[in-house]
Amino acid sequence: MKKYSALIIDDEPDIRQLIALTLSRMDMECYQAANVSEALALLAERPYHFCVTDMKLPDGNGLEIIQLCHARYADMPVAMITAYGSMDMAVEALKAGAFDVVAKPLDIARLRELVAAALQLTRVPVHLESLPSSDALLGRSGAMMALKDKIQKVARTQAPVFIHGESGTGKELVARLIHHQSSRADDPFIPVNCGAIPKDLMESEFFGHKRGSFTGASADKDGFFKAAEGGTLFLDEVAELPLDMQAKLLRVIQEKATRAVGSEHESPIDVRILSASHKDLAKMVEEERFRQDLFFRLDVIQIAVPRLRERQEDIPTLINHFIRKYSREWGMPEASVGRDAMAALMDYNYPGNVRELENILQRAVTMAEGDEINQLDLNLPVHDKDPATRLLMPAIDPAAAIETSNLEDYLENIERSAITQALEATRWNKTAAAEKLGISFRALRYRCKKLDID
Ligand SMILES: Nc1ncnc2c1ncn2[C@@H]1O[C@H](COP(=O)(O)OP(=O)(O)OP(=O)(O)O)[C@@H](O)[C@H]1O
Repeated sequence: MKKYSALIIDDEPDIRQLIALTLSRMDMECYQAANVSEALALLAERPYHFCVTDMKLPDGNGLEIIQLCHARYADMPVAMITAYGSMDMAVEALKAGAFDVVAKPLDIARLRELVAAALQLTRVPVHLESLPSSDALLGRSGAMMALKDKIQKVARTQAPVFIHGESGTGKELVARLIHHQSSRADDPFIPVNCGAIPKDLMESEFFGHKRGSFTGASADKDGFFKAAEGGTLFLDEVAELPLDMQAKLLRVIQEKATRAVGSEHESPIDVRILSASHKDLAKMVEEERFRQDLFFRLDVIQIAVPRLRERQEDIPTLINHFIRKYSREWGMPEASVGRDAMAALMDYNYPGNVRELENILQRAVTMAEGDEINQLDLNLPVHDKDPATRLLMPAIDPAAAIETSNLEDYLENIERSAITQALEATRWNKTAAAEKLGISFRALRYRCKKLDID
C-alpha cells in the first residue's frame, strides 16, 4: 500500500504512463483518466493527495478541472500541464487556483520537485491560529476574516501574489503568513524593501556578484534570490523599482535563472515571488512608469489589505495586543486604557493604519503614569481634513536657492526642510508625517537616515 494517491489526467497514454512511473517512485498510488468525464468519475470515487491535468482534453479543458477541485476539494493541490511558452494559459490556471504549472515537454526533475512541494502541504498547519503569536494577524471583522481566508487559499499554490494596501496595514505580515502556510515554510522568507536599495547596487543586491566585478567587490556575494532559494522572496514597495531593474527582474522570473554580476553563468532558481505596494500599479502601467509585462507576472493573484478605519471593531483587540506586547518588553505592569483614551482611539482615523496605532500605544505605555493610559498619554496628532492643505511648501528662499551651485545639496535642503516641517507638524510622529508627505513610513525612515534627521 502506497502512502499517497494521485490522479493523472491526460489524453496521451505515453504521457500518463511517464507521469505515473515518476509518481509511483515517489510512493504514490496512481489513478489515470483520459478526459474530463473519466476524471469526474474518479474524483467522485475517492480523495487524492495530488492531481495533475493536461490543459487540452478531448471533452473540455484542464481549467474546468482546476475550478471544480478548487471549489470542492480545496485541500488537494492540482498542477496543470501547459504547452511550452503559453504564458497566458499558465496565468489563467494559477488565477483559477492551480497549485503550479509545468510546461510540455515534461521535465521530470521539475515534475518531481513540484510533486514534492505539493506533498509538503500535508505537513503545513491549516489554521492561521496555530502560528506563533508574533505572526498573528489580529482582528475578527468581516474584512479580516475574508483576508485570512484568502491567505489560506493562496498559500496552497505557488502563484505570485501582489498585496495591495495603504502603508502600515500589515502587507508584510500577510506575505509572511502566506509563506508560513505554504509548502515553502521550511525554507527562507526574504523581505526586500525595493525603495531603500541604492540604484547602482540593485543588480548586485538582487542577483549577487563575483569578486572583482566592480570596485569594492572584494569577495563573491550571493544576492536576495540565492538567499531565498526554495523559499519566498517578498518585494516590498515594488513600485519603487527603476525601469531597467524591472526589465532584469522580468527576465529572471521568465527564465527561472539568475546571473551574478561579473559571472558568465546562469544558475537556476526556485523562488516564489510575493510583492506589495501602497501605490496603484495598474495606474503606473498606464502612465508607463511600470512595465506591463512585469505587472502581469506579479499580479497573478491580488490581495487587498483593508485600512484600519474600515474595520473599527478590530481596534480594541489590537489595543490590548500592543499594550501587552510593550508592557512585557519593558518589564512594566500592564496598564489599562481610560475611558477618554479609549474614546479618542476609537474616534481617530489612523492614516498610518495598524503601524500608527502600534506607535501610539508604544509611546503611551512609556508615558503613562500609574496603571491607566489617559488621553494625553496618547499624544494623538491633529490631522488636516482637507488633503490640499497637506502639501507642505518647503521653507526655502528661492533667491538663495538659485545661487547654489550644487544641485544635489539644493535638492537635499528642500527634502530636509519638507521632512522636518512634516515631523514638527505631527509632533514627530513618523507615520503621520509620512502620510502628510505622501510617502511610505519606510521611505521616510530611509530618508531621515540619509539626511541625518533624528
Ligand atoms: N492585523 C494585524 N494584527 C497584528 N499586528 C498587525 C496587524 N496588521 C499590522 N500589524 C503590525 O503593524 C505593523 C506594520 O505592519 P506591516 O509592516 O506588515 O505593514 P505594511 O503594510 O507592510 O507597511 P508598509 O507599507 O509601510 O511597508 C507591524 O508591526 C505588524 O506586525
